[in-house]
Amino acid sequence: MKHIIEKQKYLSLNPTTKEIVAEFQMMNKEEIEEIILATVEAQKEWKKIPAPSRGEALLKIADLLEKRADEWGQLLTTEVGKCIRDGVAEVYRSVSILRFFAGEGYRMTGETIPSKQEGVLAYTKQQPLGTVGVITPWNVPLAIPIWKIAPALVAGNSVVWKPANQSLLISQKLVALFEEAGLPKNLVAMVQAEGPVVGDTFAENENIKAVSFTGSNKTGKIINKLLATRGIRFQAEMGGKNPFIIMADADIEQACKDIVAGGLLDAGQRCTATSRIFVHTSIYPAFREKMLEVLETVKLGPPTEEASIIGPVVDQGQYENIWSYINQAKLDGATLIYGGDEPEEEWAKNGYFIKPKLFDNVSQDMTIAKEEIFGPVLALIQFSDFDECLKQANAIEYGLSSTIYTKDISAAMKYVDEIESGLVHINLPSTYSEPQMPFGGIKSTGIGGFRELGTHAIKFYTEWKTVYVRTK
Ligand SMILES: NC(=O)C1=CN([C@@H]2O[C@H](COP(=O)(O)OP(=O)(O)OC[C@H]3O[C@@H](n4cnc5c(N)ncnc54)[C@H](OP(=O)(O)O)[C@@H]3O)[C@@H](O)[C@H]2O)C=CC1
Ligand SMILES: O=C(O)CCC(=O)C(=O)O
Repeated sequence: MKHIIEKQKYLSLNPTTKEIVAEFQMMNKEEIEEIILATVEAQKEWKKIPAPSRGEALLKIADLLEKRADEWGQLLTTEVGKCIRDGVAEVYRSVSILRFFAGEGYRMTGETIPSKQEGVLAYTKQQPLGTVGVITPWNVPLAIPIWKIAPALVAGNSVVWKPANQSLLISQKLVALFEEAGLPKNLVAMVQAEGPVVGDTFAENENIKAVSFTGSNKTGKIINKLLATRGIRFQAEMGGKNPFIIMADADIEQACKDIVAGGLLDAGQRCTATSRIFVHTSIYPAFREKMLEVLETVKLGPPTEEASIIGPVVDQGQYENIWSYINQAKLDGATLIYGGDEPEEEWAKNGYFIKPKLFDNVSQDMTIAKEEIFGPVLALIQFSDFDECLKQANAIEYGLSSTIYTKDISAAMKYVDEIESGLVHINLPSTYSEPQMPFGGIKSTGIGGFRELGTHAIKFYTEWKTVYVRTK
């Protein structure tokens, strides 16, 4: 007998005001299964369209998004509290991602390999998997779904998409935009349902051929285990605890600015966010002074205002979670040297605002040095020996992003070789990434080993065929 859960309503709230932005009726398992069937049907025609033409459909979506970048930016501000400049930047980033993947339609190549037999043609080709599941978080609610869905589509698949509940309105509008751009109905279908209901359905339903997920480590591991029973492909990006190393010869001012860019934009709610800052003892006093000075310029405020650099965190759950880490850090003996007071202005009364926090005297065994906080919280750790610093930077289960600030090319190259992370930055913020470059982590961040973005992304969504043809 099929498992049916009671229908529930989900209210999407504006994190700045707690006003209701939209109301959604959650789907049950049977409804999700119906959507999967409709999506399977849509793929049958889509896969016949040549890949370059499938890519052209993505260009139309890109054009529509670009034309309405401000409107979309405001939507991101309203539903997930992104500061308007970051919201609009995410729209333009999504446009670039779509254009990159549109071009991939022309690059869905195989190989022609010389046969040893006369009269035999030997070649390989890529084919779509069929229908795939995509599960996305709320923190990058436009760009992450697009960087999963675009390669899936250009490769000839259809998509059942489970967005985070906190960003359902954005997601619903994105699906509508796909249709406006001319994509067939149900080629990308959204399911609005509780995560575990979708996870179970994807795991059981044989029409789902692969699942791409971004979110917490805990949830990713649950889904990985569920999917393992059918042995289907799983692509995962499951968080980070990203180190930022400042060597004795570093440009301190640039490092401080990039700590803000990488650690505090989007209120630190990025898997690539700078979190643990290792500073060489010899420059520690100078760094500390500059960091405090730079933090004074970081304006916390309503995300609708152009001047705001940090807005609210996404919801009550996230707010409480971040505060539990801040309180734990104090209990563990770390010293709060910036952010001890919260905003008292009228705009802050209803929103989930947290002033950025800088902790000093953090040691590796403290919770804030080990667990992903996903908030505007930075931890300072001093080091005097580079090898020891690398050892500490690597002593966590995550391996997504990392950064070093130095002018010493040998130190930088040693760092590239030894740091355990999928994304490595030298004198750039930990969040820096471009669509044509692969994105993803190692260790428990990147179970499965499949990369997103770049030309690697398509590989997750295709099957290879090896073809032998008698030609004479
Ligand atoms: N790596 C990253 O980029 C992200 C990391 N996180 C981390 O996770 C913490 C908690 O955030 P949260 O949003 O709860 O993260 P989750 O990992 O729980 O949620 C991410 C997505 O997975 C869905 N989901 C949840 N449970 C299941 C399941 N059993 N099967 C299938 N899908 C599921 C969620 O849906 P639903 O909305 O229904 O719960 C959402 O769409 C954050 O504080 C942060 O540390 C969060 C987001 C992104
Ligand atoms: O925006 C990025 O590049 C990082 C994506 C991210 O924050 C995430 O996966 O949660």
